[in-house]
Amino acid sequence: MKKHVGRGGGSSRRDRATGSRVALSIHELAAGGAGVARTEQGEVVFVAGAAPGDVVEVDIDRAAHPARGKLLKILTAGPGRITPPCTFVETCGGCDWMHLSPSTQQDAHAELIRRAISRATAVDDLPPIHVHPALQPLGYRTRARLFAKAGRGGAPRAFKKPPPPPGKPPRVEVGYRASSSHLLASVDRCLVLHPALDPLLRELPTLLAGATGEGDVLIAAGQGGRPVVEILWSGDLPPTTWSMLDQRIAEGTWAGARVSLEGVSRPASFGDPRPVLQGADGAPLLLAAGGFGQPSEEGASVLAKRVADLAWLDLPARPMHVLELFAGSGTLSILLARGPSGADLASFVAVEHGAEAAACLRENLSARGLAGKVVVADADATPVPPRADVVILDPPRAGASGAAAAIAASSVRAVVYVSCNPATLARDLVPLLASGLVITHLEAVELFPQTSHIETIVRLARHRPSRAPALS
Ligand SMILES: C[S@@+](CC[C@H](N)C(=O)[O-])C[C@H]1O[C@@H](n2cnc3c(N)ncnc32)[C@H](O)[C@@H]1O
Repeated sequence: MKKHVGRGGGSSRRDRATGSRVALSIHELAAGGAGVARTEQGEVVFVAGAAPGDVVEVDIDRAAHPARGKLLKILTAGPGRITPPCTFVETCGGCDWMHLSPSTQQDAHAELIRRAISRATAVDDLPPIHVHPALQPLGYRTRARLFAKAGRGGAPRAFKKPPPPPGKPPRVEVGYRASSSHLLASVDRCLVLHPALDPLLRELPTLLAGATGEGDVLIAAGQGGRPVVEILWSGDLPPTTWSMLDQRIAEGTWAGARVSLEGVSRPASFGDPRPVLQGADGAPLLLAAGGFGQPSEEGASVLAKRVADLAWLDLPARPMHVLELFAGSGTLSILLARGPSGADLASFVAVEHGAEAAACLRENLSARGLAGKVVVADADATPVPPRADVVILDPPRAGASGAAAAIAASSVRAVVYVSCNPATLARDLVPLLASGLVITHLEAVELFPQTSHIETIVRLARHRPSRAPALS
């Protein structure tokens, strides 16, 4: 449906200028999170902040492709719309689906995955997608990337503060990158941050007061659940920042910190700056400082357990050779290297290009007495050994077209592909399916609740699937 909103129901003045105010019905959600509507003329309009079933008044920007509708008013709320619990939701770019109920988020995630895969592969009888819900939809983030900026400028209007009185060090605003921009949306509370990390939003402006420039600040849970802070700064930091870092570590309130200044080759390290989660096996899992980590401890655990369950389906009678690509610090490896219960592995090889992550992975395996070879190499250019039985891969958002080609050319019995980007996953599935592998299981883990992001697990095999193990 479409209805012009404006005097007399006709085109408003904006129609003839930069945009047009219209009422549109939202019929689905697109990858990237926006609601999708169609005008009477059939023009597709993306509306950020919309929910399926909403009727919204928008201001259309036709310079963008597809056209973008700025949400002005919700005329009728769709059935899955809820009131977001966070007051920063409209300016902060972090939680683009906080206005959707958990079940609406899950349904939309499953639909985005199904659509991406069936479009790319032309397979229309995909297995049903089981979505593992988040047990903690708020307070789940055990790591986050913040943005900090000194002095004036950059903050969206609502967050601009008056200039500091003369003699006071310039304030540093801390928050997230604002939605659809690189501006700073300063926040002093974040409902999705783990309670152990949320206080940092109020401490970091003090830590950085007097700095010039801007930078990213990565925060995570470290040893003993205490925060670790990684500052990547372009500009100058005042002496008080360094002394406060020393103090935080000495008094034991933070487990560690690391500061990388632009133009300075070596970072300054305080305490142990490596994040630590509880691994899926219940033991501590050490992560590379500044390296990759899953956003939540609980989600990482669900993911690792499910990946291992799927890797061990339809076991051969002999010990297996297992290859893990894009292994990171070992979130999945600590279960994979263990092998299926009661059965030894013939070999476990994990490939990761980050030296610090690979070092953590070795440490994580050896702390558990697990054998495995960790190779520092390009996983997207790693040949799959002829003897490999199962390949598990978890590439970054760009996907793994090289690895997919190598797997397609191999004779592996099964593949478990973990992806945070349905589009590149779908692209990489094309050669895998063409090589004779079939999708036996399709699952999603709500690793990023309140956002349009989703983690997908696909298992492929060369033979008919056995019954799936019970989902917990
Ligand atoms: C999505 S993360 C997954 C890591 C691990 N599975 C986990 O859950 O923590 C992808 C990992 O691949 C690594 N990586 C990215 N490109 C790579 C490449 N070309 N070769 C090897 N590793 C790569 C990154 O450093 C990162 O650790």
